[in-house]
Amino acid sequence: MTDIVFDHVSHDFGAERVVDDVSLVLGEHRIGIVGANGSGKSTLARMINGLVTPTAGRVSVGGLDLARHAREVRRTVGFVFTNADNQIVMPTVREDVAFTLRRHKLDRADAAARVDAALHRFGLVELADRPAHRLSGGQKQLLALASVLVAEPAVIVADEPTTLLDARNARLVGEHFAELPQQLIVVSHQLELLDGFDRVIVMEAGQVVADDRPEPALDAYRALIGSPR
Ligand SMILES: Nc1ncnc2c1ncn2[C@@H]1O[C@H](COP(=O)(O)OP(=O)(O)OP(=O)(O)O)[C@@H](O)[C@H]1O
Repeated sequence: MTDIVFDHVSHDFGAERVVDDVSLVLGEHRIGIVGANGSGKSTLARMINGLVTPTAGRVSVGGLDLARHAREVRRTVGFVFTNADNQIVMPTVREDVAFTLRRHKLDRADAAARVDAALHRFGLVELADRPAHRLSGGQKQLLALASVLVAEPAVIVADEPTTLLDARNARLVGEHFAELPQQLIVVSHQLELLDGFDRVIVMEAGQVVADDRPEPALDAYRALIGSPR
């Protein structure tokens, strides 16, 4: 696994401090990040591939400081956006999945086989030639996952990847996550998605308030937001 290091990291949007002096070393295989709306989870996740730059402190991935090596880091970190529209770049579903592989120097047959496997895995085969922008919200979310995972990045950061999925597709994504050999960092309000994870971080007002195995961490989170088990 790759060590992702946050060293006294803060981030301000204007006068608002949304990440407040966070220090973490993320080296486990599967890590969940939970917290109330606005607690800073997405901002923290986005710092892992330089989409957001810290106002103070440093973030590094595999020893590479994001402030100097964002481009190299992005080659190893795949980021799945909450809003899939942010990452759809090609006209059709198949082309969009294939686009991620453009820099991988695969021959055409290998690339096509990888794209077909990703379409199949996320239930997108029938939609392969449809305009990507006209998919439903949940279908776009599946496309966003397929488009990132097809490249098999060493680290996958997924920001609420299942919010729009029906129960069957959410389970499918959960099962796929459980089988992935790569390091996975998932921000989610769907706590069952984090079953079997190695570690869960709970954020509150920009700070890490619990950091533990999933069961105790999620108990602490439920207590924090006043939610029954
Ligand atoms: N681009 C931005 N400009 C200004 N403020 C922002 C921006 N992005 C986020 N914020 C603010 O930063 C705070 C933290 O936002 P963030 O998206 O990190 O929270 P979150 O924990 O992921 O929330 P949610 O669970 O609702 O997705 C919020 O108060 C939000 O309004």
